[in-house]
Amino acid sequence: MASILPASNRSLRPDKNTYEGKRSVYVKNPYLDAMDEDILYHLDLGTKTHNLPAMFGDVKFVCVGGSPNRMKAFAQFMHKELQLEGDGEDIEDICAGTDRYCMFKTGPVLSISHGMGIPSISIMLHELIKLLHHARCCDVTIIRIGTSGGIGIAPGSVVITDTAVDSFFKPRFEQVILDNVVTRSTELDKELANDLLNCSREIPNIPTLIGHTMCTYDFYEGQGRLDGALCSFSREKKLDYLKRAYKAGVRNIEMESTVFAAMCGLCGLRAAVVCVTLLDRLQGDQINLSHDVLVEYQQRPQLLISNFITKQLGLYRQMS
Ligand SMILES: O=P(O)(O)O[C@H]1O[C@H](CO)[C@@H](O)[C@H]1O
Ligand SMILES: O=c1cc[nH]c(=O)[nH]1
Repeated sequence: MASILPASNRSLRPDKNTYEGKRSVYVKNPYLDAMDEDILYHLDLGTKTHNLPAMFGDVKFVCVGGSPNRMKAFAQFMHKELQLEGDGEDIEDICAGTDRYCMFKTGPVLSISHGMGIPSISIMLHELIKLLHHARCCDVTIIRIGTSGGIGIAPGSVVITDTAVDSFFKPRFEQVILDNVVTRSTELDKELANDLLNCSREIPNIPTLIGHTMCTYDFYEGQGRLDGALCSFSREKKLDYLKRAYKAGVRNIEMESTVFAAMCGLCGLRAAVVCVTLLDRLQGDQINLSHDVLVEYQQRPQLLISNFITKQLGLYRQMS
């Protein structure tokens, strides 16, 4: 259960760099401890220039998504949902010193943009995980709230990922390290996925389901689209591939979930991926939704997650 105690109220066990009875954020790098200073270059933050425990020690939920504007809107929405002081309209971008990513904090909720694709989210996650570690955060839940292409489900459906799979429908992320390929697991927290599904039942008119999410390195050829600048396969081959994906349990396609699941899993973060589908890829490739419908669809994962977060914090308050 999430705790919203101030960081100063917790007891640190210096020997293990962890908190008694708490799940801390791990880094798995023997070189980090020996560094005098850690500069989180793409976030424009650092251990010498910023008091990270004071700034971030109370963070319990991290929500990430591709677009800076969407993540700012989510932060403003959370500000209202958490009934924090002020209207939240002038919320500050903590990473304003760089235009790589943006980051907003509303109470215990951090909202961060990650750009598009595995390399972009991976850089952000390295620095975010170090940030949470340096800030001595514990019991952190991280949720990617994004958009995706659906397979065999109605556009506007929200898919909660049970397992992220690669283009071969395998639950793995292959990281090239030096000249080796290291395979990492992409399992996500099943209990969290089920909690989110239960939460979704309280939100009317948003079809929500659990399924596998396929993560690709590209939006066009990599997702079997016929409308890119390049296309070297037939309509029949595309449909055969997408139908095989459906049979393997895949219900949506996006571009970050495998590395997200792998890195968060290795570093002790409870993680979930919740994406709305913008189209059914068995019916077409072009996203031709009106602006208003697109905005409404993009808000669907945000609604679900804000409901989940407020409930988690509310429950904690009742118990304390
Ligand atoms: O909606 P976001 O979070 O940006 O994610 C999806 O949208 C982008 C492609 O349009 C990819 O990054 C994909 O994963
Ligand atoms: O089809 C889609 C839609 C959004 N994002 C993707 O990666 N694919």
